[in-house]
Amino acid sequence: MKDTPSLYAWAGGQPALERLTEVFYAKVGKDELLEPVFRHMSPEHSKHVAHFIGEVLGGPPAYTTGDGGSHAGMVRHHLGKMLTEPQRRRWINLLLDSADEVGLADDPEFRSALVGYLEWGSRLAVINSQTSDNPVNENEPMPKWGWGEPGGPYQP
Ligand code: HEM
Repeated sequence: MKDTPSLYAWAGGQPALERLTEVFYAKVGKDELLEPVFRHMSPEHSKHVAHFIGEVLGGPPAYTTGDGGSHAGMVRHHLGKMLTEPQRRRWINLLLDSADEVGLADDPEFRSALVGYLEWGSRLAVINSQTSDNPVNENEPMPKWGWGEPGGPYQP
């Protein structure tokens, strides 16, 4: 495909991702497995996560520049939280329910890339939550995620 859009652009940019995390954290707040985990999150949490995901998906550096965050900084938020696989799976389920609810792009290519990233990131979050030593160096760049094997969005 000529001029392949980033996953970020295909998703609808920052407004679409912020809407996604807004709806997602509303569900988290009512979920018996996840509510205790996120009870003390900051009012900015939802927006920061949207910024982080947007940056990973090829958007502007809203997390690293705008929020003063970093890859190591994001990982730090998970250290010592002792997250479990059932919590991770619920997190994924609620995020994908939210993606459908807000009408996020649902073509096979986009969803395959999105799920690939979320599986990768959420499994790392669980692993990192079992330790208090940050495995990510302060200077390490943000992860980047692309279209993978399909190479671009659905073309009818
Ligand atoms: C792709 C997967 C994930 C991404 C991109 C991600 C991203 C983030 C980011 C950016 C923050 C910091 C927010 C801020 O600056 O305010 C954060 C914090 C946090 N995340 Fe994740 N996360 C992921 C997976 C998970 C999973 C699977 C869980 C739990 C099941 C989880 C639990 C938490 C908790 C408990 C915090 C700290 C909340 C607080 O401040 O009290 N994360 N995450």
